[in-house]
Amino acid sequence: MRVLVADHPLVAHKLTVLRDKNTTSPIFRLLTEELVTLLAYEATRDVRVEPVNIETPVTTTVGTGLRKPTPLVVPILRAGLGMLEGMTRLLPTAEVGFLGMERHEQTLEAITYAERLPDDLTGRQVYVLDPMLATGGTLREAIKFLFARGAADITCICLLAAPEGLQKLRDELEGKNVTIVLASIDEKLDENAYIVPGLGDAGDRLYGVVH
Ligand SMILES: O=P(O)(O)OC[C@H]1O[C@H](OP(=O)(O)OP(=O)(O)O)[C@H](O)[C@@H]1O
Ligand SMILES: O=c1cc[nH]c(=O)[nH]1
Ligand SMILES: [Mg+2]
Repeated sequence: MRVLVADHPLVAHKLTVLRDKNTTSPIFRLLTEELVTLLAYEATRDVRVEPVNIETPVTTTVGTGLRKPTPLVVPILRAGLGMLEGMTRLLPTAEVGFLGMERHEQTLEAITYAERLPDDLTGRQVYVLDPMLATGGTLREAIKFLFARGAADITCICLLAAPEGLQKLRDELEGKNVTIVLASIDEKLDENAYIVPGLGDAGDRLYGVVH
């Protein structure tokens, strides 16, 4: 497993505004998309390509095309949905599959309540979107699910991670072809397993409070 933290002043600046508790939902949604597009630039560095022959108005030349099978983007609902537009802006031909997952408030167990993904992911590059990697339980279950469908090359784009959750994933995914791309590794988890300093509940800040 590899971890990449984007090192760019615009990422740091947009993330700072996102963290601010006074930032409203519409701005939060906009900034989430912008941040994902910046992270997606890093995350797609190893997207599979092949040479293609094209004609320019002047001559013929060999360019670069995306290789089949088409990459699959998987937002983890709810909060990951806020990252989808930002990702498909950069990779418009990608297909999209969905995982609905909820972290139980008390047990912190990741519960999968919805799934709409291709049956066979053999040979597909998969890009998982979830803004928060806290205990790592949600991402671990999502990755397990994708491996079970045959995926072998998974890149997760998150905004924030807690060191505790990252370490858990590192231990479990050693030697696996999994990359985590992040805007920041924060300080720690608090007693409710929220990321500190964090940005609060990403799903609630994007879409409103459910409980
Ligand atoms: O690393 P973990 O400890 O598993 O926590 C992270 C998960 O918690 C949040 O989802 P939440 O359960 O709040 O669902 P939501 O996106 O619908 O708000 C977040 O979007 C991650 O999916
Ligand atoms: O800090 C956190 C932890 C889990 N889920 C969130 O949305 N935020
Ligand atoms: Mg939530």
